[in-house]
Amino acid sequence: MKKLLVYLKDYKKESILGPLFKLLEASFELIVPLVVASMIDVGIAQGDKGYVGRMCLIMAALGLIGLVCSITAQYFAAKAAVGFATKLRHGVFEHIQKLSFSQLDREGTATLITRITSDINQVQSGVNLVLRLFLRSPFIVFGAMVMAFTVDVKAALIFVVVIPVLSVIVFGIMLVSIPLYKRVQSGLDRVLGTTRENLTGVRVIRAFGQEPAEISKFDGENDALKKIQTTAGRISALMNPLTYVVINAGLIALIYTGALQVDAGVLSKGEVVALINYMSQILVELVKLANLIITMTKAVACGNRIETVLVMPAGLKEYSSEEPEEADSVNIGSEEETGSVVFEHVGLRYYEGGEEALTDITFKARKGDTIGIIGGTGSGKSSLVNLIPRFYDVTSGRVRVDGRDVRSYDTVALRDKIGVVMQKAVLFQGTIRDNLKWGNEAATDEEIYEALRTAQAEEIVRQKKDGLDEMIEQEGRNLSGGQKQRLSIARALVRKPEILILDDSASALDYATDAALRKALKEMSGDTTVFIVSQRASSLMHADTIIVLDDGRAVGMGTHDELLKSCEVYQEIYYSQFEKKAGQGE
Ligand SMILES: Nc1ncnc2c1ncn2[C@@H]1O[C@H](COP(=O)(O)OP(=O)(O)OP(=O)(O)O)[C@@H](O)[C@H]1O
Repeated sequence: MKKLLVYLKDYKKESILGPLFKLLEASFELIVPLVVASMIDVGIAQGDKGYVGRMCLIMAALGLIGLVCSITAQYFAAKAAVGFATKLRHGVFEHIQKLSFSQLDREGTATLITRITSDINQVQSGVNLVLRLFLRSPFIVFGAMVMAFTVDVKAALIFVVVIPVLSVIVFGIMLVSIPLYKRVQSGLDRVLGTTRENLTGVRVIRAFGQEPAEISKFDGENDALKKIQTTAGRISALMNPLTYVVINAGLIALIYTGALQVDAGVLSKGEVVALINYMSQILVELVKLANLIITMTKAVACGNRIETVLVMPAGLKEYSSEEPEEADSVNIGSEEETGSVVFEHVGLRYYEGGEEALTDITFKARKGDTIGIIGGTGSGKSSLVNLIPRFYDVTSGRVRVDGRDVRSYDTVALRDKIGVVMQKAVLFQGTIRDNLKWGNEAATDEEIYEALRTAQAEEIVRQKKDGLDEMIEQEGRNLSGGQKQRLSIARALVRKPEILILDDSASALDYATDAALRKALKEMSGDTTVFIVSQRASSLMHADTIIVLDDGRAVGMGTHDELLKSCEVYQEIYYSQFEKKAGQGE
């Protein structure tokens, strides 16, 4: 929790004033039973209406001051809790931005969303309640007992018996229910996770008619949550009857002893009423204290889960500008050549001890080369290109860009050189211009249109009423798959990158548009080193070098003609598609 508490340090004043005002409120509350006692013993006993009236006014004044203190305390506690949660949310979000792709894969999107939303909300409630109650409740329990002793020692001895018995019941129930509440929290997480997955994939679920299966899966998790919540609720519900039995037994003993004391002339009737009031105050505060501890336990559990994200070392391992490890160098002529990419015996494993996704990949791409990467699904095509902008770190060998190991670059500087178009085109809410300027903040409309023309996307923008100012909805919902792909290609081109990576990014385009795109890229690419990942041989047959991947290994490397002669896997891919096309009459 230490890592979290630093976010409270800007709210020191509120964190001190909140509990102090609650303490003040509690002090006034402790005086009220004495005023009631005096009203009974003096005002009512002597039939002095004026005195009763004055006491009523004093009680009203005490109530009013208590209310003002309470509202002030709530204000400070809420300000501290909300401010703390806002800063924490910002801190966690900022930290998540720095995590590497491996860390993001390991944690999972749904988990991270839960950390930043419901977990932080839970911690916020915990902070709010702690600031309001952690001084007040023990103060009232202790203060009421002391006040009872000042009224009458003999009667107050009943408090000495009742309070421990009450405490055992309240805290015993709390001890049993805390693990149950933790299970409620995990159940809630599971329901949230399923809901999120379901909503994200709602189209696929409906397309495959999986609604009944999804509903029954959800019902299963929802029922499990209900069961555990009911058990926790039943145990918590024992709190009231048990505590009231004890408190009523205490009250009977108090009234009995009080009556004897009144008879003996040691106590007044008003003092007995004061003792009864103190007993009730103690009960109420003990129950509040138990709730506070339950909320705190939940908040600490959630806080620890948030902390696991915050303690993850930010981003990729830092290397100095010296290169991390030696690998056999591949001679590409001038090592400093801009836009050159070299893979030297590269191996990649996503998880320690897991299967290798890439094994011993060695090749060189000179500035301006077009490299095609082809292979079956899961053969490692995306894995290979993801190593160039250092989305993942190699597990063996090394990747060089412009003659330097990618691990020795500042990642921002490295990624500035590269334009990436991912397999799944992702656009963000905002205008088309906003989205395209991600590639280059300073790009002029002319440069944007030039990129759009090359990406075969100009017509998409021209058709829109507002042109570049047309709004794209969240996740690009108002665009087709092919339109999103072309706009994301344009976004990468606006950057005028030294290296352009197109990871299966023409898959949603028709053949004619794909061909036009390749032609435009060829005309543009003079200095740009282009990597085209595709399952279509036609998309990359004109590349300078084609790398054929099979199960993470490069089983062929060369031009289309060379591979057609020598590489069995390439022949298989090419002829299967060629025959298919011929069969379709294309
Ligand atoms: N983030 C990841 N975490 C763990 N394993 C992964 C990850 N990404 C890919 N893999 C695994 O690595 C292997 C290669 O995957 P990769 O996505 O590179 O293949 P691909 O050739 O691009 O496939 P496709 O054409 O289907 O996109 C697969 O076995 C895949 O399961």
